[in-house]
Amino acid sequence: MAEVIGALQDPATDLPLDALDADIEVGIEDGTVYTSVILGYPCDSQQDDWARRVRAACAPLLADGPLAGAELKFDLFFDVPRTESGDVPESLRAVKNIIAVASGKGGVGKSTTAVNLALALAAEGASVGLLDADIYGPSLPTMLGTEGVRPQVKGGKFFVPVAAQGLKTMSLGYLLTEDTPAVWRGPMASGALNQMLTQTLWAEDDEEALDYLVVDMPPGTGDIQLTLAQKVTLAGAVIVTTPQDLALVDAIKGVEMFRKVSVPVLGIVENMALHTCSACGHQEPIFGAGGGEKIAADYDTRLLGRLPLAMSIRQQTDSGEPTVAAEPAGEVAGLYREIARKAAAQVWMAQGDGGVLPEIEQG
Ligand SMILES: Nc1ncnc2c1ncn2[C@@H]1O[C@H](COP(=O)(O)OP(=O)(O)OP(=O)(O)O)[C@@H](O)[C@H]1O
Repeated sequence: MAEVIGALQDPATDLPLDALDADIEVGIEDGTVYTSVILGYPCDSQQDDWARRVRAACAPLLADGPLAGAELKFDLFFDVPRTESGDVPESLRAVKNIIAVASGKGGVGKSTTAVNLALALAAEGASVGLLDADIYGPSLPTMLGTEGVRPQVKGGKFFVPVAAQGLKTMSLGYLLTEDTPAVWRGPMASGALNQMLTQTLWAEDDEEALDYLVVDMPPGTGDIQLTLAQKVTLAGAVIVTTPQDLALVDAIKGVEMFRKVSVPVLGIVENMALHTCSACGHQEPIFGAGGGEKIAADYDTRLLGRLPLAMSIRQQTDSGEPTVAAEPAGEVAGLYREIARKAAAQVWMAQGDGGVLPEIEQG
């Protein structure tokens, strides 16, 4: 039976379970077959789908032979492994995986994607933090309705992250005030960013460790981004782009920047991909079509998903309740959750690559 389950395809990676580091358990007790699968990425919403597929695949084994007539029970679990990161600041030891959300160009919806990705990972059952590292325009407080909040300080040394909509959050927006003079913003911001990275108390102990810290990176691929990518060990990066040619060229720069510093590119998110007319429902690819897919193929990565250009996404995000929180059962939230599962599955797969040492050939 484990073989039959192992041959099932994991929808987040398009690979059979046997090709992944998934645990498959099968036990028999009192005429009931207990089966379970443990994946390495959060997948709470997938329980029913997996149960249906496991039942269908195992049905022939329960119809005939030694297990004929047995009842089948199935459970889906997940256990998020940690990206090994060597020497890290004390505060980041309580974070298992850091995912950067980046864009080559400003205004493509990077922050909107980062906040919805974080909420979607949490909705799938993970414990998640969100760090707004966008020093030029920290938008997290607006998107989560936490404007004016100041983080508490613990022991004179650590910031306590601000809890918002199930996430632990930290933003320069919590530290800089409207009165911070513009000339001070640059230098203060980079100092504050460094402090936020090394002095935020994401969890009190390892038991409470965050599964993921999503970092909303500053837009662009300059020195700040490169330094940030090197300062902490990133589990991977998600690149956000719109289908416009210009944005795609910049997205390629993003992919190349992360590759240069050996950070796995988890995939591309194509934002504002299709416009749906709110009057007649007609859909049009106003910024072009198929670009994200093309980069993904040309640069050996994957398209994690495509988001429509939708008035609801803008309105919800700008009014402090992003789509995944505002309409959790809606179609767009479903897209963000699928992106979240696929990105997290890539983090899991990248760990396999790093963790297994090649065999040393005996000459
Ligand atoms: N798919 C979408 N449909 C409609 N509006 C969107 C979509 N994605 C983002 N927006 C809106 O576009 C604007 C810019 O988005 P956002 O702030 O996320 O971009 P950004 O890439 O992080 O920008 P910046 O470079 O300034 O940091 C916001 O008003 C946001 O609500």
